[in-house]
Amino acid sequence: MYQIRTYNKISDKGLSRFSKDQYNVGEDVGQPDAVILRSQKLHNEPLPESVLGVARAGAGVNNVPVEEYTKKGIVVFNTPGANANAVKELVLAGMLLGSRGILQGKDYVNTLGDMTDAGEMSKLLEAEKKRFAGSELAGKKLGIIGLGAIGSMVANAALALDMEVLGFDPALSVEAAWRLSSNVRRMESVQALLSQVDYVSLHVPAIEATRNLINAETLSVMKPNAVILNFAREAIVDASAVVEALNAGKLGQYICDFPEPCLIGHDKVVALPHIGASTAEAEENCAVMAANQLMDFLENGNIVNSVNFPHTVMARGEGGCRITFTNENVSGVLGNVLSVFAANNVNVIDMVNKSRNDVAYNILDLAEKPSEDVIAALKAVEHVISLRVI
Ligand SMILES: NC(=O)c1ccc[n+]([C@@H]2O[C@H](COP(=O)([O-])OP(=O)(O)OC[C@H]3O[C@@H](n4cnc5c(N)ncnc54)[C@H](O)[C@@H]3O)[C@@H](O)[C@H]2O)c1
Ligand SMILES: O=C(O)[C@H](O)COP(=O)(O)O
Repeated sequence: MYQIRTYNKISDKGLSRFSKDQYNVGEDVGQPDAVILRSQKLHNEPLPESVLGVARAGAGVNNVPVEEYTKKGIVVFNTPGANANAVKELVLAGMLLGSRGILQGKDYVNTLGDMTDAGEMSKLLEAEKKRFAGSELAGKKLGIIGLGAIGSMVANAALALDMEVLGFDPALSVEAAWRLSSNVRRMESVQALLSQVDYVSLHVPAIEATRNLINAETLSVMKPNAVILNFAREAIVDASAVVEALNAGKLGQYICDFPEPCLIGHDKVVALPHIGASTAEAEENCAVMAANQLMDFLENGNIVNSVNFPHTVMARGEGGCRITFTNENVSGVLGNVLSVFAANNVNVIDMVNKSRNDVAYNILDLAEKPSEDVIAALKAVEHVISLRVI
């Protein structure tokens, strides 16, 4: 029986992928083989030694200590693109909130609760509505920083709204480039993009290189009425610098999914409670993808959509036993492991060996299950981090 510990609200559609006769799934599972979570921060959470894999049902993995887990041989997965449409739709809503007096108009209307005469009300509204006039998105310039799953969808949708779209992403993957309209104008720097746009939408991961990407210096090149949309992460924007720019009339609005104390109540800020991926569809997509990836990993050793391990997949063949092992990515380890098999007359039928940065991962199908002594000898090979018999 595999043990899966859950954190956060994971969609039942995903959890029901784990068959009841093979998996025990729940928040209180004691010795988990794997963990499935959303935004739960794991940095200060002691992780049981039994954990082999952690699946983030979502995109951002800044809530998982990936580097530390890599050293322990723990595979971390995410679900690329599974919630991108939900975020794209909320970004579009954010741009509309930034361009029209929707929230201000609604708040004003709600102050008229004491009025009883519909005719009087109508007259008043027609006189007051000029205070809530806005501008159209069509013809405006949108800059997008990070053109991955979400950024590319936002770009294409904005083009369909007749916006002019400028993009910056120095590490754009070939796959993302294929998804992106050729009408997106490629910018060479964040500064060059920021200096031209009416709206900027951030879609980069929270990593060291993107910490405070929006700060006093980058804000200083922006148009005074520009709108910043941050549906990526809190750490990417220096919120106090944003408030200063808003107060000084050097920035138009800040619309984000990450409220901070300094933003609350500011009339040029719309802050939502991290609901970018909170749609039934996105929650299901993420949970199903995360569950499928974990099952394939636990049952077959395959690794798909990991953020720290190489993509490694080998079809199940005739072999009587499958072994997977992780080792430090130094030369000679695989040779030493194969020598153990050779010395013990264990026939290797098929194998795959892949590496990524400091780790290498291997799947080997053997004619039959090796003895406990052979398995112990394999685990003792220098630089082998972990080994599993499936
Ligand atoms: N608000 C929400 O609920 C919500 C939901 C999903 C994702 N997110 C956040 O959005 C981020 C992006 O999600 P995604 O699915 O598009 O991820 P993704 O990996 O598909 O795309 C990220 C893109 O950012 C680019 N990038 C990395 N560093 C960069 C830099 N310094 N400058 C410019 N571009 C850079 C990458 O090359 C990649 O193309 C996630 O990491 C997560 O933090 C938030
Ligand atoms: O990175 C993500 O996928 C989002 O921030 C979604 O977070 P959530 O799963 O907690 O809604």
